[in-house]
Amino acid sequence: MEAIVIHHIIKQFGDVTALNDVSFTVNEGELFGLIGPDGAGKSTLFRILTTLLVADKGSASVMGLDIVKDYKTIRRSVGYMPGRFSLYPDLSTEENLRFFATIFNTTVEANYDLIRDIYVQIEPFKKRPAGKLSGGMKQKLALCCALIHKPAVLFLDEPTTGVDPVSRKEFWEMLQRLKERGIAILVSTPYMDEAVLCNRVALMQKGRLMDIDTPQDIVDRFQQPLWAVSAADRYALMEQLRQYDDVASSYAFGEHLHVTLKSGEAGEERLRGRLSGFNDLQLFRTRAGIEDCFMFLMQEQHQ
Ligand SMILES: Nc1ncnc2c1ncn2[C@@H]1O[C@H](COP(=O)(O)OP(=O)(O)OP(=O)(O)O)[C@@H](O)[C@H]1O
Repeated sequence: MEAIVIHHIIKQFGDVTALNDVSFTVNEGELFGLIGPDGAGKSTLFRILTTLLVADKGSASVMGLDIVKDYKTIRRSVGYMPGRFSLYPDLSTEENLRFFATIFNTTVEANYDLIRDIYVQIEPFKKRPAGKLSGGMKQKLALCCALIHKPAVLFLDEPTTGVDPVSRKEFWEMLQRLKERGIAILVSTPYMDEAVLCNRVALMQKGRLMDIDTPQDIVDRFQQPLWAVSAADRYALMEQLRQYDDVASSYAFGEHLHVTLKSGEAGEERLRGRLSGFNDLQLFRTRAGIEDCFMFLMQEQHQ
């Protein structure tokens, strides 16, 4: 059975279309990533799927339950970690966990098995108020709280935003282990490097899904030749590229700019000629990653 089925969901806020005809499915035991920048519509979709907000059009189900008709059962059987800090800052680590267990009519002891790996990392701070934990610790505690009633589906809205790189890595390792236990996970992130850790991803921009597939298949579909270009005067380089009409896309990527050309491979020599005024120019072919696919699709949609 599919864990989540989303069918043509539309949601408007006044003039803003937060979700524009969104459809996809998440399988049981799948780690599915919703990748997109701020304002893409990720949180709105989470709120609809966790029954906190009603869509204008379309339908969806979670574990076969309808998000409108069966909202009470869904609330009992899913785990949700909202984007912002969702814990009670004045309650200790331990008290937060007991509180969440109680509202789901269970006990920490009954389901400790599921959270053990994660909780042992924050247990030394069990007496500390949640508001005084580090960012990474808060996220681990929030994940424990979202898991304490053994949900079949987990909704994690930007769980690693603002968290240090080591904690981010640990957090994703935890998600991999939860997935292996059969829990379906829908997780949103603005970080492209996290996309590759998902079984499948949906690339989202301004309420629309631009692509859905495995990260590898998305990258493999990127057929355009891609160049990495850099020079000390990055601003002047960007300006030159912006004014060159053969440039199909150009965007900052680490210390380089990544560039595709309308004329493709044949345009490389003309591009070199065009940029010959930069005496420290570096220009070489490079391989696309998922971020390139996302940027390319974004620019394509924009045009
Ligand atoms: N309650 C609301 N009232 C008005 N506009 C809203 C409301 N909620 C969301 N929006 C708008 O809908 C769009 C999508 O917002 P949403 O929060 O779902 O995006 P997001 O991808 O989660 O980004 P972020 O990480 O910034 O929350 C944005 O333009 C946002 O301003």
